[in-house]
Amino acid sequence: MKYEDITVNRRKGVAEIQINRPEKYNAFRAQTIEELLDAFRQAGADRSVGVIVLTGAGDKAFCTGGDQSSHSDGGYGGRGAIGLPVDELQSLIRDVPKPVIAKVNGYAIGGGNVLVTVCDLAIAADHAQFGQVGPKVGSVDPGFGTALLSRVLGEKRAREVWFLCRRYSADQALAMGWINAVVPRNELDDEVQRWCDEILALSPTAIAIAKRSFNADTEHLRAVSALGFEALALFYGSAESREGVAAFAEKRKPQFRVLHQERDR
Ligand SMILES: CC(C)(COP(=O)(O)OP(=O)(O)OC[C@H]1O[C@@H](n2cnc3c(N)ncnc32)[C@H](O)[C@@H]1OP(=O)(O)O)[C@@H](O)C(=O)NCCC(=O)NCCSC(=O)CCC(=O)c1ccccc1C(=O)O
Repeated sequence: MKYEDITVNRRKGVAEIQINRPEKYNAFRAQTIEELLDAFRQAGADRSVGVIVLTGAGDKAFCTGGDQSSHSDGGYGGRGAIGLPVDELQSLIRDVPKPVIAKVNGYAIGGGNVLVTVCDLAIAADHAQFGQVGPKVGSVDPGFGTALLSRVLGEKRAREVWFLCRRYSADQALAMGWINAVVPRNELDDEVQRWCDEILALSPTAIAIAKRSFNADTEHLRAVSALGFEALALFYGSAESREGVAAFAEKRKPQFRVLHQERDR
């Protein structure tokens, strides 16, 4: 597959997959997800690769979730329940039998933060910011993005993240156990390489078994996600969700409550 939205950089034992849409703050459209699926499948199957690094181009954003400019008519125009097989990508990141490190070089917002959540490890530059914005823009991740986040942060914190849609600094995220390390932005590449080198010195089979064992405890969330994305597709068709998409495009506050109340009339 020829890539337009991502790049893959292979160096000794490491496949670094980069979302290359800096003008969109590395938001993903349907094509981006298809390319990421292809790159993760290849890196996952390649025995010469011991660690996969996921990152974004530039220094503004790691990833800001679904590309709002490709979100219209109740979906994203591609495959799957909502026209964006991001649920398949989240599953694949968990399924590849090697550690996936999120190298967080800026905003990790919405579906971008969900990618951080499903990655095995996360290392952030000190200017990175984390958060979920679904309820601000008429969306939600009804699977790993909510339920797995509560395993990572604890129930109260995860509910706070989704119910208030605040942004959190890299230092706050580190204190909450959301990420593994924070470094000055000019040291991010070297720090991630150090973590890769340590992992590459260890037994790949032991690590693969450990990863699958960690996953087992939350494996049922894959079914929750599949069910949830069917519900999300119905939600995307509603006036309330469409209002969120329109308000983001028009740079105004959404009027959710009026539409929500009108639903009962
Ligand atoms: C990322 C922000 C917090 C940055 O804020 P700020 O620094 O003030 O800059 P802005 O002026 O807002 O943005 C700069 C520039 O980038 C464009 N942009 C940013 N994000 C996106 C995006 N996601 N899509 C398209 N374009 C984007 C923005 O329009 C500006 O461009 P200009 O040309 O200069 O106008 C802030 O931008 C922000 O909050 N962005 C919203 C991100 C967003 O809405 N993401 C989708 C969230 S939906 C969600 O969270 C559901 C969860 C999920 O995982 C999911 C599940 C199932 C399907 C899809 C998703 C999904 O993620 O969509």
